[in-house]
Amino acid sequence: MAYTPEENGKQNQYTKQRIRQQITSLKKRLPAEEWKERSARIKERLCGLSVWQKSRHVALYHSVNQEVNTVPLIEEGWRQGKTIYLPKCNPQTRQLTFYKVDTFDDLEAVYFGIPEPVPERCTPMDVDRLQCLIVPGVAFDREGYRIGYGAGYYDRYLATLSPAVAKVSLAFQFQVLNHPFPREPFDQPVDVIITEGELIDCQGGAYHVP
Ligand SMILES: Nc1nc2c(c(=O)[nH]1)N(C=O)[C@@H](CNc1ccc(C(=O)N[C@@H](CCC(=O)O)C(=O)O)cc1)CN2
Ligand SMILES: Nc1ncnc2c1ncn2[C@@H]1O[C@H](COP(=O)(O)OP(=O)(O)OP(=O)(O)O)[C@@H](O)[C@H]1O
Repeated sequence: MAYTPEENGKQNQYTKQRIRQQITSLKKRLPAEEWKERSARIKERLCGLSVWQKSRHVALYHSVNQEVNTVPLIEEGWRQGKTIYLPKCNPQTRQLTFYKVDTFDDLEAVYFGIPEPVPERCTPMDVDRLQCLIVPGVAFDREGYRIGYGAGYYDRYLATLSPAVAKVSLAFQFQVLNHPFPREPFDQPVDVIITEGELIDCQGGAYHVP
């Protein structure tokens, strides 16, 4: 018997929720030293890629909990003279607005403890200048599909973005699963995933480095 699209959707959300929970509990078991060390390896790998080196305008996010540590990357971007943007959530519309951020003093943690730009102190991003977007996620498959916190913030944002902007995710190896996730019409894949162990090119060779 065939399932209706609605039944399929429910099944997919159930599967995603289970993967989200499994990976979240693995993340919580990562010792602080390991977290720091693995994050540093991911940062080195990203900084060695031409997509990072060539991008003058980069949108990141401020990591929380056991996400790959993005703080040293934000600092590295500033040191290299890049323009760095961070997102602010609108919980009503579940949309993201990115702002140019020059110092951690311009951030406040008002939404789920995530340091976000204070709009009054920051300039909104002109999306036409954006060259590289670093996309967070809880779990990834090898084709670049991702599972986030389930609110659809990044799926919505990615749907509006020019394909010319490089979409890069940072993940610990255990966040990448070998089986493809169930796909829903609104899911938006990233181009490349960087882990402490490998670079996963989801776009068929564009990010190959010798
Ligand atoms: N560091 C970081 N910043 C980020 C993201 C991220 O994944 N990582 N986001 C990526 O999108 C956005 C924030 N996403 C969020 C998505 C959902 C909830 C939230 O509603 N959490 C509640 C309830 C969960 C639920 O309704 O099931 C909770 O955690 O209790 C919070 C933030 C933007 N900033
Ligand atoms: N482009 C879109 N327009 C409207 N709603 C969307 C869009 N993209 C996703 N959604 C909604 O967002 C919800 C969450 O999607 P999903 O489970 O894929 O979240 P996620 O990928 O875990 O979250 P995130 O993108 O925040 O990391 C879905 O119920 C979906 O209906």
